[in-house]
Amino acid sequence: MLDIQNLTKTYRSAQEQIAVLRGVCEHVSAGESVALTGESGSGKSTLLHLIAGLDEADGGSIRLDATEVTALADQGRAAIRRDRLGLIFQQFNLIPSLTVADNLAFQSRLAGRHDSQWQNELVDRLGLGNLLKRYPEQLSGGQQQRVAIGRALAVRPPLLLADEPTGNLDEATADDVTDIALDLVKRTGCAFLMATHSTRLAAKLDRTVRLSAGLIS
Ligand SMILES: Nc1ncnc2c1ncn2[C@@H]1O[C@H](COP(=O)(O)OP(=O)(O)OP(=O)(O)O)[C@@H](O)[C@H]1O
Repeated sequence: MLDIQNLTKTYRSAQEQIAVLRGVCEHVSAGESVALTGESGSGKSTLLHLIAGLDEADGGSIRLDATEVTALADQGRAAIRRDRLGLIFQQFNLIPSLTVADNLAFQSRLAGRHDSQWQNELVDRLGLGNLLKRYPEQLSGGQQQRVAIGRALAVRPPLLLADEPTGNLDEATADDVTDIALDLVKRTGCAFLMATHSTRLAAKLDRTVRLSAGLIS
């Protein structure tokens, strides 16, 4: 479902050039969960941003099923993010002015695919029933990340991308949040690509790949 071929990305400034990705190839099948590891600065976030169409590659291709993301203009990439991707970041990125209930429904409403029954199921599984009327600032980190997972999965995306999703959480909460995410990922049948520094969390996924010297091994 996700096919990456010879992907390259160099950051250029007046002082230096940083060749972060030097020909990355990877394939993630439907329903597969893959941990993306690598040292700090190895390019994990860069790769996830390119897949999500938040930045442009210099060369190579990223295909999401039949769609070549790398060939799309900004608007097309935004539509892919809205309709076919779930995104989870370390900083949760919830909308501060919206309640938990409205944060959960935000992307699925934008995509025109809001499904109240599925949202209720997510609320139950994520243990958010008592928190629906609260605002993000009234939640703990673990609770905020559970909302972010619910928001990302409410649209039933074929691919869920997560960038260090539990980096701000203590170990027990990180385990808990990852287990819930994996359970929901299995239930929806979506593919899951998660950047992490934790070998413990990586081991919970189907397989692990490592970014090193600009390549995936
Ligand atoms: N917008 C940018 N402009 C210039 N250089 C950048 C930019 N974004 C990232 N970099 C550089 O690209 C390299 C890869 O960064 P990236 O954030 O992708 O790594 P990472 O593996 O996600 O790191 P970490 O594990 O610390 O989050 C780093 O050397 C970083 O300094």
